[in-house]
Amino acid sequence: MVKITYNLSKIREEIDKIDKEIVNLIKERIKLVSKVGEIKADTRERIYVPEREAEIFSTLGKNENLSIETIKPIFTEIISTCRAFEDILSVGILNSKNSLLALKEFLGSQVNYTFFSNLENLFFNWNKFDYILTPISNEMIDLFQNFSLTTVNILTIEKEHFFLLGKYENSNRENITSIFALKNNENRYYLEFISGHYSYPNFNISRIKNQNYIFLGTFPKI
Ligand SMILES: O=C(O)C(=O)C[C@]1(C(=O)O)C=C[C@@H](O)C=C1
Repeated sequence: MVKITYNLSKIREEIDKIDKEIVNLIKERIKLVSKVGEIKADTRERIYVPEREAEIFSTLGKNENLSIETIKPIFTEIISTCRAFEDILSVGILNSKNSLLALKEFLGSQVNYTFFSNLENLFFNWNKFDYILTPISNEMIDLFQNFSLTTVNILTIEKEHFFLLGKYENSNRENITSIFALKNNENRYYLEFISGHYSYPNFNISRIKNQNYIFLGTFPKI
């Protein structure tokens, strides 16, 4: 019988070497992102650019062996770490497990958050934060219409849509999708996603089945 002996400590040495290289590359990345931060401080541009992050995930996700589902959480954290050298973003969120999960999925771990126990308080305090994060509901859309906020990103956890709302519009790029809320017969809102460019308020609303619609903003499509 052939006995396969493989040297565990040898492999671990190789792993240590690779980890060191990864850390050195992250340090290099941090230096570059810090420079971006300096430029943005001069031009007063927004720190969080979700459409740029979506572009990064999508480019890296085209890799042959690692899917976007594998790449995205790793790079969400790498970008979060780098972004913190520009500024740590502050977000108001509802006190719920899925809101916290959504926050980490949007922005990674390097973020300051404050819990609110109800939607109304969250919205009334929006200007204390860079962003607020809220699940969709009739109440949320009613509140949304009373504040000059826009949807900067959206994601779905266990069939629930979560919105990251802020004062910035995402820039009008190819991979941007517009979101509208429409009321159905039971008076509940549902969402319409329209890919490509948008030109609100000149958007051709007859395309949306002649119903009352509420423009919620745009979000980047990966
Ligand atoms: O490209 C930028 O605008 C950056 O600030 C850099 C960077 C990144 O780490 O790649 C960080 C934050 C932004 O949300 C997008 C990308």
